[in-house]
Amino acid sequence: MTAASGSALRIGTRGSALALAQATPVAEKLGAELVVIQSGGDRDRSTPLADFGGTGVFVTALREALLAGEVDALIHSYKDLPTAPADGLEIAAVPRRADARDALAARDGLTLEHLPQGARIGTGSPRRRAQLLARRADLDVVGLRGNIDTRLGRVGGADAGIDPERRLDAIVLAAAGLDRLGRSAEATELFPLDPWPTAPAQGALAVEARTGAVPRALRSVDHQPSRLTAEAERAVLARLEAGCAAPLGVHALLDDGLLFVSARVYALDGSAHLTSSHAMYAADVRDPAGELAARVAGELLDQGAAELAPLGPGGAAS
Ligand SMILES: NCc1[nH]cc(CCC(=O)O)c1CC(=O)O
Repeated sequence: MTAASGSALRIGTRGSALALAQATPVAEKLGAELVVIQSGGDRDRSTPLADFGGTGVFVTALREALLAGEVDALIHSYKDLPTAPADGLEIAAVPRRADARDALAARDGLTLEHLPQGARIGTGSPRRRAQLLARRADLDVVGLRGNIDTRLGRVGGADAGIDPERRLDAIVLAAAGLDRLGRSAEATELFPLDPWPTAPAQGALAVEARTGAVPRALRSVDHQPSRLTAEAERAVLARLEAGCAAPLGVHALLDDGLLFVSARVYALDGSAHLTSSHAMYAADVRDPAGELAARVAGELLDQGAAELAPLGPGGAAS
């Protein structure tokens, strides 16, 4: 760890297994030291996440450590960051994005189509709940939180030895989370993004630093296409003035210079949805992500998205 300057970069992260799994490769590439920052949200497991005002509580503790100079940068799951910019801080790098798709982890290798009538499926996300019900109105979708290992531990058949009250036929979660924890083999189906868009910036990381004190080394972990697509997706969320609990899926794609953004807003019970998609050459405009997001969000609102679904902040994370 002896950098030429004498001291390694210090990078702050939450201490969950997922947070450590995603921060470690970035820190290794930078030769940086990982500093685990405890937050109220990590300490107090008994309080529902919604009572903290979404995931903001985790972010606040990390940002305080960064602003206090205890660390030089932070690594966040980008989808867990509020869209409002933080005073004095900036997103200094977005590493190459992982899989943005949602995965089904079902008992006995089952896919969504083959789950029995009335199957119990766990998710804490209003978007995922609406998407499940849109496919299969017969499903019994139940709330779910806790870390990925806890969630997977609830999936099994009647003979799996799981408390019947807790037992689920399947759960839906981010493929990126499964991959990072080395548990991708437990995915029994991966939902293609076109019919099943996911949370803005799902699968992407954000490296945050103090404005005016961005370590130069962070440039080496920045991946422009990942930044552009994650920013475009988050810009749709911001334009809709939506919170992390909004039943909204967004998918952006950069293909040969063409930036494509598609967003879908769902009725909470999955009975209806609205979609808008636009594309433009990224080189043609100053802010292609913002420009496309404005078009997509404007079109959704014109179609009645705010009447179809509760878009405002609050509630569980997706
Ligand atoms: N909502 C919590 C959350 N925040 C980030 C991930 C992991 C995947 C990612 O980096 O987007 C997850 C788990 C999940 O949604 O299943």
